[in-house]
Amino acid sequence: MNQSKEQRILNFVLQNAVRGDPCSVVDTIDKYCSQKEWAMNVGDEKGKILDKTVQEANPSVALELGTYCGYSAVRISRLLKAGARLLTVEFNPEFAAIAKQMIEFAGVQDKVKLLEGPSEEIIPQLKKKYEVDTLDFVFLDHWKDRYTPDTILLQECNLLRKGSVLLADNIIFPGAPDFLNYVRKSPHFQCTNYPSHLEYMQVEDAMEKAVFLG
Ligand SMILES: Cc1ccc(Cc2cc(O)c(O)c(C(=O)NC/C=C/[C@H]3O[C@@H](n4cnc5c(N)ncnc54)[C@H](O)[C@@H]3O)c2)cc1
Ligand SMILES: [Mg+2]
Repeated sequence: MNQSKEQRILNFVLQNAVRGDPCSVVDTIDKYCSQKEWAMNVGDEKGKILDKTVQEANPSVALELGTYCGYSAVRISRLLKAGARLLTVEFNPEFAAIAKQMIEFAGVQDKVKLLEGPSEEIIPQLKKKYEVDTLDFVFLDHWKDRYTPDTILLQECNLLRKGSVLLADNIIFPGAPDFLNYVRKSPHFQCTNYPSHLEYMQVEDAMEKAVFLG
């Protein structure tokens, strides 16, 4: 049975990146996906916006929705302070298996917990089952029509506190118009837009930061 693209990306990392070095894993995925096969990792240009936002938030507890191959899980966790953790949610078992190996190869497995299942089921379990009080940072990069319902769900589950930072990928392409509407119209969020480009392409894209005001 021939390999999936995601398996080819992982193999390229296992053969070309430096074990235990998250930066080399991130750079190696970017190399493969810009030169060989495009894939929906946040990429290096938007990745730098992600880095700055994570560093600014300096989260103790971070959540990622849509792990895919683990590129942004490795990218985020390499910036976390000692004792801080990233919970990343992925419902496709094949992608979850790839991401798990990617995270372990990068040596960030002690900071990252991969939760297999749909975000709509996992989010309501975060407090009781995963001992989360509130989330300091949330990266939204899963199906774009889930951004709004999951943002509402996070609020309903009291997982956001004054100052919690949400960062959403793909505001322009593929686009998340209802999410943009929701957070920009809501009195509970302070929004900032970061123009950028689609990963590995010259197509316009953007990220939106939405800080919860309580
Ligand atoms: C054809 C085509 C390709 C790429 C683009 C451009 C483009 C560029 C981008 O940066 C993109 O992020 C995307 C994009 O569609 N991302 C969706 C990413 C989903 C991942 O998250 C997983 N997942 C999806 N919903 C859930 C959920 N509820 N609970 C748990 N995991 C979920 C999936 O299992 C995948 O692992 C697309 C446009 C068109
Ligand atoms: Mg994306």
